[in-house]
Amino acid sequence: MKGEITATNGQLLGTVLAVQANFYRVQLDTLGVDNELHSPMLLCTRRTRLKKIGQQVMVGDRVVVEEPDWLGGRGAVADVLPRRSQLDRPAIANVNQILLVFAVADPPLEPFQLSRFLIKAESTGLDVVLCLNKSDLISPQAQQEISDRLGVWGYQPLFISVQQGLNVQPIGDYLQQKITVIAGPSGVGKSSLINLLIPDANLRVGEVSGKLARGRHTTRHVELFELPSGGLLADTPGFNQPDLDCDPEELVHYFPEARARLAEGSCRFTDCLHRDEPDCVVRGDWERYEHYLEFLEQAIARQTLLNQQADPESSLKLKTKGKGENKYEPKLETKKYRRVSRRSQVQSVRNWDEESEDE
Ligand SMILES: Nc1nc2c(ncn2[C@@H]2O[C@H](COP(=O)(O)OP(=O)(O)OP(=O)(O)O)[C@@H](O)[C@H]2O)c(=O)[nH]1
Ligand SMILES: [Zn+2]
Repeated sequence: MKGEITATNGQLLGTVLAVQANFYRVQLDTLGVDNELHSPMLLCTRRTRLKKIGQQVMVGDRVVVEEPDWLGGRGAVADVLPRRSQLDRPAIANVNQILLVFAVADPPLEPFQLSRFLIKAESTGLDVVLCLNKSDLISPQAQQEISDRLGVWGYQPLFISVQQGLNVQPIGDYLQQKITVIAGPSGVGKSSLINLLIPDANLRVGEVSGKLARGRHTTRHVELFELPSGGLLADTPGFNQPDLDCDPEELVHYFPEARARLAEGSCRFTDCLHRDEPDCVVRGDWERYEHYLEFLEQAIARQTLLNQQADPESSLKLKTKGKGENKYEPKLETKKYRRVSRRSQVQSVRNWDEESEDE
């Protein structure tokens, strides 16, 4: 990226922006201030040595390029620098943050759906920037109410209107010199925002053709777009309903408001799932506690399923695992949670469908 030194020990360094068949589109680091506007792009192969040692090259990877053919625009990836982070879906290395885009209206802002995306984003361990588009559709007062509510959740949303160009500049600032993945449900204005930030990206907005091209039946194509102000941005096509694949014990840490409670005190049991255990500091009347319980049921159902698949003979595996855990298995059957369980089942089936189609 800009400002970095191109040659370390005489090596050419660059960032992989896209992978096409067996080729890697590598943007070389800029040579200096004067050359900043035209960082060279080379289509590279992967050195046999890397293939032999099984070294994959991912979008977002920082790589050493050898044998540049400047006229032909070709080169070879000779080495991959250690990754700072690695996302699986989308498969991108060295992502710094997730830009979560929702709309305040049209489609309406649904708290549960927002929670789901937030938790998915938090589970990556990356920074999360929440941006609420279409602010032109609601009053300043309604905006304030949303802001207050999400403030209690632990987030300071940035209200924008892509259509009216409101507050888009601060987003550009957030993205500078970083690799950002943009995510959010369908129709909130992600393509519109990307088009505004990167006029060259040319994503089709709200068109059937655009939807088809980015739809779930096409192969996932991951690509990093270069922002004029520096920084790289990736879209996440077909990321409408992220599946939560975290362990039940991890889940609580993806709620900032629960993290705050755990920072101030601790539960009696170290393996507390914060449901109905005695002396629990997490359980209480905070808005998203209901969401927590529902996601917890899903996470437990998923774990049970995984355990059964791993060991079909023993469906009691979870029960016999540990002292604290043998409590939550029968709880799945209680009336209180049954309604939630059934809904979770539907959702996990739906996610399953999406997953198999995506692959
Ligand atoms: N009122 C209003 N409408 C907007 C704004 N930004 C985008 N839209 C409209 O919202 C619709 C959806 O925008 P897209 O950019 O296609 O949304 P998307 O998030 O990319 O949707 P998918 O391609 O389905 O993921 C389009 O009709 C846009 O014109 C905004 O700030 N205000
Ligand atoms: Zn607890």
